[in-house]
Amino acid sequence: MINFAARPPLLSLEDLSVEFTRNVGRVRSVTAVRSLSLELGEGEILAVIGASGSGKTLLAQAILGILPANATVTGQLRYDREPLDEKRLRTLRGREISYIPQTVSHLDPLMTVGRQVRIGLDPRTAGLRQRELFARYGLADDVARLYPFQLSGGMLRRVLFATSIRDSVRLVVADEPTPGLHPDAVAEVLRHLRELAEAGTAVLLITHDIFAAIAVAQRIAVMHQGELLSVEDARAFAGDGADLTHAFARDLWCALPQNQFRPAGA
Ligand SMILES: Nc1ncnc2c1ncn2[C@@H]1O[C@H](COP(=O)(O)OP(=O)(O)OP(=O)(O)O)[C@@H](O)[C@H]1O
Ligand code: NI
Repeated sequence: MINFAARPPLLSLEDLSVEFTRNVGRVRSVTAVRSLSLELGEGEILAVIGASGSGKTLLAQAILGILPANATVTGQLRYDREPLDEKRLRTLRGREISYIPQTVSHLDPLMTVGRQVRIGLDPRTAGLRQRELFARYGLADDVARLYPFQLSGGMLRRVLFATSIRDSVRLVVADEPTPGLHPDAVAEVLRHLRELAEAGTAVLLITHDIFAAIAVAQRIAVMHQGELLSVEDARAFAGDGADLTHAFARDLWCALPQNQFRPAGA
């Protein structure tokens, strides 16, 4: 059992807010993520759950420094004990800090998937590394010559992993890596995340799928309308949810079809 509290967190967010300025006749600003604080340790999987529009992807983009141009971020981000600023992010992104994006549209439709996986690898060993990554993520060698449209949804997810994960990775932010996947493919994605964590990587898993979250995460952060309501022990999502600390988390849990849509406390 790893004692997460004994070490300083790899990533810490304090009072993080994301605001959008919209010009609709008059300039109006909308706070899409409000005053969020969170810590993530090495080897830990923390899931972030919440309804569509609750700010999950913005949280991911704020960590990666890839927010839309009309967004303003405030608050403190620290990575490996140092402030995480734009300059540091430029060197860390794609090497120590990886993003597995929400949509496979991040892949280039006009480039073979093998070439896409080789981007950013040392040219001298890129071919070998690409084949190793393909083997690791269960892709046959000859898939390298195919284009994204020739692959199934599950295979595209594997390619996204292969393009995102490098040996140097210490923090992975995975945004909805399992939507629309066959249950076997979901289990496979979760297994890959667990393997990364077991090797010491910190994993932030954004998902709608509460059961996927429970299956791999130690802690589960619950977001609602831009706010982080609570961070729950994953084991508290069980039975009638009596161990969940926030009423909203209990309502969310009890309202699941698998829990007979019970109102909390009934
Ligand atoms: N480019 C943008 N300009 C203005 N507002 C935005 C922009 N992107 C996001 N927002 C606002 O921020 C809110 C949160 O968006 P976000 O994409 O983080 O939600 P999410 O929790 O990831 O949802 P989903 O589960 O559907 O992916 C949205 O409801 C929207 O109001
Ligand atoms: Ni999202």
